[in-house]
Amino acid sequence: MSPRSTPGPGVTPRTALTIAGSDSGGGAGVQADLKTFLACGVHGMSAITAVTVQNSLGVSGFHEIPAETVRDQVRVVTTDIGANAVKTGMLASAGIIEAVAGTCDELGIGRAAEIPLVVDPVAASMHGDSLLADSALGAVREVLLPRATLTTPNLDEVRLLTGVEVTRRADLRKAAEAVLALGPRWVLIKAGHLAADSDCVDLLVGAGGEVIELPGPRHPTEHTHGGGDTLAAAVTAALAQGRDLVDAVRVGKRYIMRAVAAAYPLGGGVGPVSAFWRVSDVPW
Ligand SMILES: Nc1ncnc2c1ncn2[C@@H]1O[C@H](COP(=O)(O)OP(=O)(O)O)[C@@H](O)[C@H]1O
Ligand SMILES: Cc1ncc(COP(=O)(O)O)c(N)n1
Repeated sequence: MSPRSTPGPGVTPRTALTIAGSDSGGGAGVQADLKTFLACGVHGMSAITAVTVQNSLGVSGFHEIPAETVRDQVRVVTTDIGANAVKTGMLASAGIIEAVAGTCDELGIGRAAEIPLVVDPVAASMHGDSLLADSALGAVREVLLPRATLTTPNLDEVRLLTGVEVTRRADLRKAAEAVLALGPRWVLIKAGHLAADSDCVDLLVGAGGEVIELPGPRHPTEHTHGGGDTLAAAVTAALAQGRDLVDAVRVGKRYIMRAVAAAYPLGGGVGPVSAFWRVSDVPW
C-alpha cells in the first residue's frame, strides 16, 4: 500500500530518519526530532551518533558511538523501511561525518539524489558546551554541506563555518551567501539569537537565487532548548510528506512558532520548546 500524508490503521505512513545525538533531558537531539516527526504525522527513525549526559543546566559529557555503528543504523533502516527524508543533528566527530556522508552517497540521500537531506550543523549546546570536535568543522564544510539539500545554521554556527558575524537583520543575506558558497542547495539562517531584533525573521536563500524571509514574533521566553532541532525536524517531516522545499520551510516555521509559544520551564535551567501543542487527544 502506498504511503499517504495522514497515517491510519494498516496504512504505512511517510518516514523520516534523524542521525543525531541523544539528549538525556529529552528537550533536544533525537528526542526532539522524534517528537516532532510524530506531531507532523510521519514515522520517525533514529541513528544515534552520541549519548549526551545533559539536563536543563547543560551538557556535562558525551559518549560517541563508533562510526561503523552509526553507518549500520542508517543502512539497516533505509534499506528495509526506507526514508522519505533524512536529517542530521549532532555528529560529534569527523569520523562520524565521513561515515554519514559515504552512507548518504551509497543510499541516494542528499542534494544530488532522490532523498532530501537536511543538515542542522550542530556545534554546541545553547549553554555553550561543545557537541562537535573542533577538528570536525572542516569535515562539516567540505564533506557534509556540499551534500545538503538544506542546511539550517544558527548565528554561532554561521560564524564558525564562514567567519561572518551577524549583528543585525541586514547581515543575514551576506551570511546566507557565505554558507551557500560551501555547497548546499538551500540555506535557512535562523535568527533566534539576533537579540537586537524585536522579531525572529529567519532567511531562506537558494543557490538558484531564491530569497525568502520567514517572519515571526519574538516570544518573551528563555525556554528555547531544542528549538533549532525542532524547526529542522518539522521541515524534514514536511519534506517526507512530499512538500517542496519552500513550502516545507514555511511549515517548519509555523511549527516552531507554536512550539516556542508553548515552551515551558523544566529543572533549574532552560526548558524546552513544546511538542504538547500538537497533542489534543490524550487517552484518559
Ligand atoms: N524567543 C523566540 N520567539 C520566537 N521564535 C524564536 C525564539 N527564539 C528562537 N526562535 C525561532 O526558533 C528557531 C530556532 O532558532 P535559533 O534559536 O536561532 O536556533 P538554535 O536553537 O539552533 O540556536 C528559529 O525559527 C527562530 O526564529
Ligand atoms: C544531543 C543534542 N543535540 C543538539 C543539541 C542542541 O540544542 P540546543 O542548542 O537547544 O542546546 C543539544 N543540546 N543536544
